[in-house]
Amino acid sequence: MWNMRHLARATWNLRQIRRLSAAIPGPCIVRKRGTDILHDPWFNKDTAFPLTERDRLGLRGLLPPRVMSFEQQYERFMNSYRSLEHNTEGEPETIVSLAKWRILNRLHDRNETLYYRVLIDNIKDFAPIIYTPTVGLVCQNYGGLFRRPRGMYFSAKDKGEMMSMIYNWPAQQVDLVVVTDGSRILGLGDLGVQGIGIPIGKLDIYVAAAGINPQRVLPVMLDVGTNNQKLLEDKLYLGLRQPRLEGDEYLAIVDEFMEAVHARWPKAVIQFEDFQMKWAFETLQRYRKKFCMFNDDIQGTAGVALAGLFGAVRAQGRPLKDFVKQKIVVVGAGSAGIGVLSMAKQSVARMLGTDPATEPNCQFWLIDKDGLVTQERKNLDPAAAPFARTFGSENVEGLTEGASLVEVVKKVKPHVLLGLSGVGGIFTEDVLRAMKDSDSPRPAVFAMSNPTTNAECTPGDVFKYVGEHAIFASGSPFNDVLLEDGKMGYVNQANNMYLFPGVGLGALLSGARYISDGMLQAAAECLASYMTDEEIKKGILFPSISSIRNITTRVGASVIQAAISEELAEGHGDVGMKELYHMSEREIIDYVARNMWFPVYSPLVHEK
Ligand SMILES: NC(=O)C1=CN([C@@H]2O[C@H](COP(=O)(O)OP(=O)(O)OC[C@H]3O[C@@H](n4cnc5c(N)ncnc54)[C@H](O)[C@@H]3O)[C@@H](O)[C@H]2O)C=CC1
Ligand SMILES: CC(=O)C(=O)O
Ligand SMILES: [Mg+2]
Repeated sequence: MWNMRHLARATWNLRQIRRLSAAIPGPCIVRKRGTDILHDPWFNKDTAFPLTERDRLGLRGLLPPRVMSFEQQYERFMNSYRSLEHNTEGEPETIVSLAKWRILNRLHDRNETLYYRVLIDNIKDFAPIIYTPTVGLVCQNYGGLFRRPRGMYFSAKDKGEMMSMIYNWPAQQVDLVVVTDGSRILGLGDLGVQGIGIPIGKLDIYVAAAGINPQRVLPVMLDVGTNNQKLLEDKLYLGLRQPRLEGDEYLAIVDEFMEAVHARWPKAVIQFEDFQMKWAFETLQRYRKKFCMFNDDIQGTAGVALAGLFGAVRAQGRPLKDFVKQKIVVVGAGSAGIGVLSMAKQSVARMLGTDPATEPNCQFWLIDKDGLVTQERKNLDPAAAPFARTFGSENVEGLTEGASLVEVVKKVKPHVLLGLSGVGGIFTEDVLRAMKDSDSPRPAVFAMSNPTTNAECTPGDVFKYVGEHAIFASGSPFNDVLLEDGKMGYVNQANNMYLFPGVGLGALLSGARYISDGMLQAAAECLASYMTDEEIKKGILFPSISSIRNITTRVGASVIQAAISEELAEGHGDVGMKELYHMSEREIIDYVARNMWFPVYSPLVHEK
């Protein structure tokens, strides 16, 4: 199970990854000259073009004469960023975050090499700006913030045209696509075309964490309309002002898009993101064996949560096999909540050597907006059905259909309370005080909903009402909490950003025919095994975001290993199937690290 564990973290650090992934930058072919290069963020080096290159590419005289180094440009940008922080001190949080997003976005639009370098080096500070929580705010204000397009938009009006439209994308090769239909953006609901910020943010994380070449990523918006009345009435809304397509009409659009991507880039990995529940499950079912795709909200979230749940067992000083005895209350019966329960159930079955389909549902309680979900529920959603309590109108704890959250927590005394409801603050003082009587010596509260305002509770409340021995994780970042005894209450970030980059990278580099449950399970176990017992004892269940490249290398390698052992790997680029199947664990890690892009300026060679 812990097959990657012996590769100690200390021996495989970011510096080594950089050394392998960026030894000597190879030349880069460019078919443009002069100002066209300066206006292309993929090639632009701004003031860092050496004089010889300025001559070769027709740039002489188009830039100030002084040639700056990459390091000087980096310092200049960081100085501007720090001044912005200084100058906006005391301003409302949303104003400051949007100003930070703007300055980063301008760099993204101008010079991708520099952008990704500052992002990689400062990922802990910048992830909350380009990803959750600020990306949510950006999507909500997208109409006003829009300056330049990024990614591709396929709308209901493009039916029948997508096979040719896909060739409008300028890159020859695409490795990773993140697609949304904007119907459930974080916990913010239907934001229509404005949801494009999510695929862009997720792909930024792919570049920073997994070293996917930014020239080979494609953010996609499938605009099938919106049911958000405010947007429909907004004359300046940038998407289709029509209600969402439903049923076969909807699926016809997604089918056509998937076929178009597959026709042009058959080996691209496609990540589905922030689709409303019914389409999240339906499309996963429909495409998962046909294309190399996965749904991040169902499967990526499940892997991260599972790693956290394993950590919560270890934090109690128990062996991992005791996971089968943990009582877990999941609040939110949507794509994320059901995804977590499905994977947790598979793990239990694996540990017990039983069939997940017949494994009884003894340790899980599922709550949605109508309370505890039981078999008594009218119109029980088929996705939730396997987790509905089965004991008729009464059960051992005396809980009935629709029981409230606080009642469930009081009677079940769960080891873990996990929120994926999208509803800010529903873990109230009463609920958290009830968690104090949990049967666990280290009660765990995971408030995983995004963005920050939608988190089910704050870490401060958890340490105050559950106790300082509690373990806390949230989907969006919070600061650690100063406890009464002067110690720090540790805040974990349980976000699928720890998993999806490694899943996508591993699937890509193995050339997997499809992404299996085994590959996802391997990713989750690898993440869980990353933490030492000492860290876990302190309540630290996930590594620091600063080591995300290192984590992703290992998660990616574990995904490749699983693809090989399930005979799903078909090879990638020059590395054929045979070569892949003969690699040792160590060689697989080297292979992953070697294939990670790292931002350095490459010599540009002009070709007509
Ligand atoms: N931390 C992470 O990595 C991730 C976090 N999420 C977050 O999880 C949340 C939910 O996502 P999805 O499952 O895709 O949404 P969804 O819309 O499919 O499901 C939401 C569920 O919450 C339930 N709910 C609503 N109000 C409730 C209430 N008052 N009490 C109990 N349950 C209630 C609904 O009945 C529904 O079952 C979002 O905020 C999203 O940002 C999602 C994926 C990953
Ligand atoms: C993190 C994520 O994927 C979500 O909140 O939807
Ligand atoms: Mg998501």
